[in-house]
Amino acid sequence: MISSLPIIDISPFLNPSSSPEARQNTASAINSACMHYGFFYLTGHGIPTSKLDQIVDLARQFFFSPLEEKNKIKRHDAGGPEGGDGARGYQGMGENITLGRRDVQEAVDLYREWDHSSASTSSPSTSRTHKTLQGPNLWPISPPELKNVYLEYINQLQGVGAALVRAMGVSLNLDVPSPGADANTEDQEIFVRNTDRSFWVMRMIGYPPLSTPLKDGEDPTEFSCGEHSDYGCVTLLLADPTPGALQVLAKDNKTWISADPIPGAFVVNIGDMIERWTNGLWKSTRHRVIHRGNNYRVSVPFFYEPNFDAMVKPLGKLVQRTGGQAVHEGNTYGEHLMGKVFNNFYSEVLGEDCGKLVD
Ligand SMILES: O=C(O)CCC(=O)C(=O)O
Ligand SMILES: [Fe+2]
Repeated sequence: MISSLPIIDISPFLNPSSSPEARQNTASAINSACMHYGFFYLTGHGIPTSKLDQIVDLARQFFFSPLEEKNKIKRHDAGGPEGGDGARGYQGMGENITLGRRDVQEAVDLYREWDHSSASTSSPSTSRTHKTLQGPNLWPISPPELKNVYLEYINQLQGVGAALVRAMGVSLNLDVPSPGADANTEDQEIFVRNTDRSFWVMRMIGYPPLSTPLKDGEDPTEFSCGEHSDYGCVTLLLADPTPGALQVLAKDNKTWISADPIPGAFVVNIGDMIERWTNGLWKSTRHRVIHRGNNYRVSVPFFYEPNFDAMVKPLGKLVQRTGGQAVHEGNTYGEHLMGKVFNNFYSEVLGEDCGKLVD
């Protein structure tokens, strides 16, 4: 199936000598994609395809290593003697739950390292127990080059994320920035300032093919990743070439569009924080993964998120533009994220949806 998602070239927002027209074209394309799909392909990001292939390859090598090796970096509950923080590390096959069902996937989650210098939230770095999200990243030991290659990639992605949210500010027709603006100033740079210490998440996911046969005309009952929207700002998804796996819900709320990979391009989608900032003008689109091929699929989404302490509330201009009623009173991204983490802990008990800390 040919995907109908738009393709957007972000290079005018990465190249300082680009023309205002080129920037405006990109900004308009983003507005249209976010209004109609909430998803698009991103090109012109400057990260070589060979690097992208290497990222997927290294993740695959990790997932193909013995379980004993993978369990060396197993995610453990926060506050426990194993030294886990409830969020970072390896999540075994079937441990991730979305909409009360076990997803057929295994994964590794890496987050921005916790800033222990801030007095209110510090936990001594020498301590063996950690509060939620405050432990160190648990990096795969093998393949040995994975960590450094990923660290460089994460750096590059933060630049792409910043360019993308800058383009979004322009695309929403916010005010031109003026000197003296701060984190709460609602101008074109508001998303840039509130992601300049992005509490990003890098997730490597491995999907064996689903085994239950799909009956004609019936809804699927087994998922590689159940239906959800992403809870943060923008997601830059890199995936191996497997077709038909990632499906995006169209605005009619019933048609599923295949978001098949295009070599060298990211599949980008907006998350719940952008939906809130725009007061629902741009919706975070629901999506799911159903992988029925014969191969082991690998994807590596990078979630470019707001700063942990960023206040995320509907922008005044957008409230006006969408009928005058704010959809949310606002809270910090950290509060929102912690809600997701705790939801994940208790999801099996409560039977609630949660995903990988997704809703
Ligand atoms: O693997 C994919 O294609 C998408 C995964 C996803 O949607 C997620 O982890 O939030
Ligand atoms: Fe997602």
